[in-house]
Amino acid sequence: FSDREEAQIRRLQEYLRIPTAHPDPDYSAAASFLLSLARSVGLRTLTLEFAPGKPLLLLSWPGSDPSLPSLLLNSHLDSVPAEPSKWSHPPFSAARDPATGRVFARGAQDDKSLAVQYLEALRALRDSGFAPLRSVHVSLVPDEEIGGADGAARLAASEEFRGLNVGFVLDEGQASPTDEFRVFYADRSPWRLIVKAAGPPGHGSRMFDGGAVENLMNCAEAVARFRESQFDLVKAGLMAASEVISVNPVYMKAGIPSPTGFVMNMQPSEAELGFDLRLPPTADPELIKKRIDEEWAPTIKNMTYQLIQKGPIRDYAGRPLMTPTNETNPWWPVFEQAVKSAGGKLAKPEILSSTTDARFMRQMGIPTLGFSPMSNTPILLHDHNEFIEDKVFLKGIKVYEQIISALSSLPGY
Ligand SMILES: CSCC[C@H](NC=O)C(=O)O
Ligand SMILES: [Zn+2]
Ligand SMILES: [Zn+2]
Repeated sequence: FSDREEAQIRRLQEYLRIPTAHPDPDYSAAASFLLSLARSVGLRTLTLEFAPGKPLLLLSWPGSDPSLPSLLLNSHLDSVPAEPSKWSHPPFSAARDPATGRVFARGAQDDKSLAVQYLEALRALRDSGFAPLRSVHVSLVPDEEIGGADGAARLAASEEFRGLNVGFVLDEGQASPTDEFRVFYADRSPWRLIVKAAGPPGHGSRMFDGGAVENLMNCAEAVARFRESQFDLVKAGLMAASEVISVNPVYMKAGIPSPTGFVMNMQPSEAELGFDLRLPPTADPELIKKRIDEEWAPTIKNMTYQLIQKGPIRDYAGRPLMTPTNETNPWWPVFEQAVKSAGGKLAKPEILSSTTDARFMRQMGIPTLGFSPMSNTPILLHDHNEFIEDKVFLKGIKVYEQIISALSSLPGY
């Protein structure tokens, strides 16, 4: 690698070493690192704080025609936790394996590499004398991993955001194990379902109907049948995993605690089960609600439930949150061509299985694509031993140089 490339890798490592994992991400260290990087690139900087202790950075390179809708590149500052004892290298060491070039860190793929790639691509463009027609903005936001309520949700609803006049957003995607880059035109909407069952308590030896745990187990079985019906569509190759409704049990709570564990000879009067539920953008929420009422948590069986929808499922005009990947979206062909010009191949656009901040931008009616330029890379977000290879990271910078120069040069329409 050249000296310039080695310096870019060092800057990535430096950012990855900042402990940004929940529940206590060091936002102030992340923000000061990125602000100084942005200043070294010559970008205008603005720090917003919609919630105390949660900075949100807006970095800008004004275009020659700032009246045209702008390009926004988004990346989140936070990371999910890691279990250090299960990693080959400490998760905030950003150790680079000399044999493979892999840089190991929590956040290496999700999504701290993006922030550095955006800024290095902008640096390269500035150094080359490029001048954008449209303004280019970078947003670096807190709290994506915990739902974005104090981050991207607040940003999208803000006066400052309106002032940016954003026409198109790029946000995080996912690594690709093949040589094609992946691109995402929608996320699934995340819901939480908490089912509570109540029933008569009794001696552990008694046989009776309608106990809380029994009712809750019936709920678990009903959900499992629905889950199987969805998973079968995936296994049969009829649908992608992200195109069906997923529902997975994530916690169970029942029993009467005792100093040694649980009381074993009492049947409890309450029991609770939590599910992670994800709906593709075209799913009908009413059908799921009906299913919960009638099959999963019927009132007549002493069950109650809470369904918590985390974020929007329709845009301001009531349309599903999907970004067109055809000629009706003038940014799409330019994006597609730019990836090609950088020597990259693009897989067929997909729905993302999980959920990102992109939904808040799509809610505003702004076309938004999920894209993390990592090909030939195993998908390790939220996994142990998350890594990005040095040459994959560097290639991503080149890809963004093409994308940013092409999109920011898109003439008015
Ligand atoms: C409930 S919104 C949380 C968003 C989160 N994003 C990344 O993993 C997710 O669970 O998909
Ligand atoms: Zn992410
Ligand atoms: Zn994540």
